[in-house]
Amino acid sequence: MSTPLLEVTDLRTVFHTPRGDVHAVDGVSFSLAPGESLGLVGESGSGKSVLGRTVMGLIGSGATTTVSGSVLLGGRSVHDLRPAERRRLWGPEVAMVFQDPMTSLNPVKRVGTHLTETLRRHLRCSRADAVERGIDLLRQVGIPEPARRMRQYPHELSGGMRQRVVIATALACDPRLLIADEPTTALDVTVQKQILDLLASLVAERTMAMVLVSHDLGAVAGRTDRVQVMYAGRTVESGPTRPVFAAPDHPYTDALLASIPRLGNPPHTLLRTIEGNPPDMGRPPEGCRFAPRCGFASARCAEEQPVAAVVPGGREVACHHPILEVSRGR
Ligand SMILES: Nc1ncnc2c1ncn2[C@@H]1O[C@H](COP(=O)(O)OP(=O)(O)OP(=O)(O)O)[C@@H](O)[C@H]1O
Repeated sequence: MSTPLLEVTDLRTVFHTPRGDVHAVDGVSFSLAPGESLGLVGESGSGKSVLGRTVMGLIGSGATTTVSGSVLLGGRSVHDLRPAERRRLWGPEVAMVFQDPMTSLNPVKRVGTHLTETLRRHLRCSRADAVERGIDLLRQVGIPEPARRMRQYPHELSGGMRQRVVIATALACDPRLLIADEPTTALDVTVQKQILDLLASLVAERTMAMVLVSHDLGAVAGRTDRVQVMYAGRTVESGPTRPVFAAPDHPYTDALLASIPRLGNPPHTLLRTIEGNPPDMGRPPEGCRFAPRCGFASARCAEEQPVAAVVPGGREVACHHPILEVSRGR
């Protein structure tokens, strides 16, 4: 295996709120090689976005937040850098695409200005060079008539086109890592697939690594090499995407997959739902956090926190009663 581009070890992000501490990310580890893509999935509130932002260095320790553990990007500890040094990572080393393109684009700046400002700031190139590169970037993300689009304002573009502009801006400095946080949630279904396919093809073309954060397992399936399933701030299962989705080992992954509607199912097939709600992150249960909602839970699950164990196939599962091959009868 090549040297990791990103190494996250025992990362914890705690928000100190008037209601008490919220352990949004609670001991998460993973690594990513250059050109590798990781899907980060889980229900709303499981800590995916906070993890992405902490990895990026957008969330750090301060008066209201404590970050511990380590994030090494290209061998450098993101949280030990001075703020100015950390800002220099944003663009050439790591870039982020957020959920809603309108929050990333300035409505009073033309599309071209977003691109050329970023290019000139980081690459110190001439204005003419920046315009030429900007047009090329728009072409790479599939925007027709890129020279004309450069002169338009964000409101003149459709939602899908705006997200393509955001992606082009994120790619402007040729980052080694792209963190895409629910990049298609604000878009309609037909455009979602196009944007997700675009991201997957850009990763393949550029040997750029990608963390794709999504609550939608379908978004991650077929477009990422590995998947990490999060529940209440912790990783419950991780491994190569295809085998994990084909035969999950953690009851939570299994339940998430069973709750996806599938076109091939016979008519009137009932969808499984996961009873109950994720825990209050200010007061999570002791032991396994999924235990109160898990059909396999025993007394041990309520008392003892399961540690991640390596299971065959390069997978890790944190469960006292994993659905391993033997019990599944495969
Ligand atoms: N600034 C903050 N202060 C306090 N708590 C926060 C803050 N930001 C996030 N949280 C809490 O951290 C937990 C994880 O939030 P996060 O946004 O990472 O979830 P998520 O898995 O990305 O969900 P979603 O898909 O809804 O964004 C939640 O309980 C959330 O309320």
